[in-house]
Amino acid sequence: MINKTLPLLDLHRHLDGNVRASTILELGQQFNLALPAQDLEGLREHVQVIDNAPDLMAFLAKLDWGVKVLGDYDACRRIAMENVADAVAQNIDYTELRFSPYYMAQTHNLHPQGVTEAVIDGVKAASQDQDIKVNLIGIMSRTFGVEKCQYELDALLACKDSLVAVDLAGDEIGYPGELFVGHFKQVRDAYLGVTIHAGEARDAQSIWQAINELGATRIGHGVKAIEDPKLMDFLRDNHIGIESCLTSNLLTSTVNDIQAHPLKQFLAHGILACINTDDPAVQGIELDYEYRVAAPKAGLTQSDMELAQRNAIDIAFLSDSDKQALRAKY
Ligand SMILES: O=c1[nH]cnc2c1ncn2[C@@H]1O[C@H](CO)[C@@H](O)[C@H]1O
Ligand SMILES: [Zn+2]
Repeated sequence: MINKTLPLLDLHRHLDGNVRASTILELGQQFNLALPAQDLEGLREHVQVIDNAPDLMAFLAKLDWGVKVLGDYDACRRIAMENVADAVAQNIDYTELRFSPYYMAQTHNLHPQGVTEAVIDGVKAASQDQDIKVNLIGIMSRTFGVEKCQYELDALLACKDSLVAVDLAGDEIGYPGELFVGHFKQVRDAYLGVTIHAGEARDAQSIWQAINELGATRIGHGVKAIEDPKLMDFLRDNHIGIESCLTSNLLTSTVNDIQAHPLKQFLAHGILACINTDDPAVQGIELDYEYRVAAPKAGLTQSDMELAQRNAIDIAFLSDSDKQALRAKY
């Protein structure tokens, strides 16, 4: 269970993996798009992973309708605002929403910088006067290749003052981290944080690569770290955070069984691991479900979950004073 006397954080939450089905329907109508279904019940199987997907790419295909309906910048702003409202409804104190502007821009030939500006504006508008703090992480979608990622990065860097970090997501097998060394040099030169999706579809070596060559101080998923004892020690000793997403890892078949998820071992080893959602709408879950159902199934005790809640503050892309303010909130 969530300990309500501790701050609640979600550090790994894709804004473009959390578009409400009702919004997909409404935007589909607004832009006259041929959606695969005209009602919520029919749409569900097209926008939500119902049974475990055979692999990561099959899972990721379910995010597509959420961005195909983004017909203009206002639509991007709208889903950003709704994401903040969803996080507020979960009583989240601090979240880092991540998004891929090229992925969002692609279908309707929007400009990734315009998309980025719309997301920034939407998040600002929706979080004003709310008891939540939100920061943004820009994603390069590796699935589209190195050149498109540079185009995407240019848009993100143009708005760097409104971002806390850059991430690499999408097809980890087809586009390994080795292809993005130059991109992340630019990210670090811009004084932005680095978190990388690694050790999800590929092995522990991909996590070493993300740290040593891309400069990651946090790893998204990092499930395969469990296969490399030296890496386990390195993550602990160097305070590299692991953003775990339990249900996501089950639905992508990264783990075959939630009981076999390594999060409990990460925590026991002293690694700064935490509990996050990933793509709430696509997975049909929310953060409370991860604490109430998924984490206990993965063998976490109440004190493990509280440790995960505290770890999230430690690894957040926040200044020390902001972290102190968050801790002092309760
Ligand atoms: O679990 C995941 N693993 C890898 N990539 C992901 C995951 N969830 C979403 N994306 C990717 O993130 C971008 C949208 O924010 C898209 O590239 C999507 O494929
Ligand atoms: Zn993710």
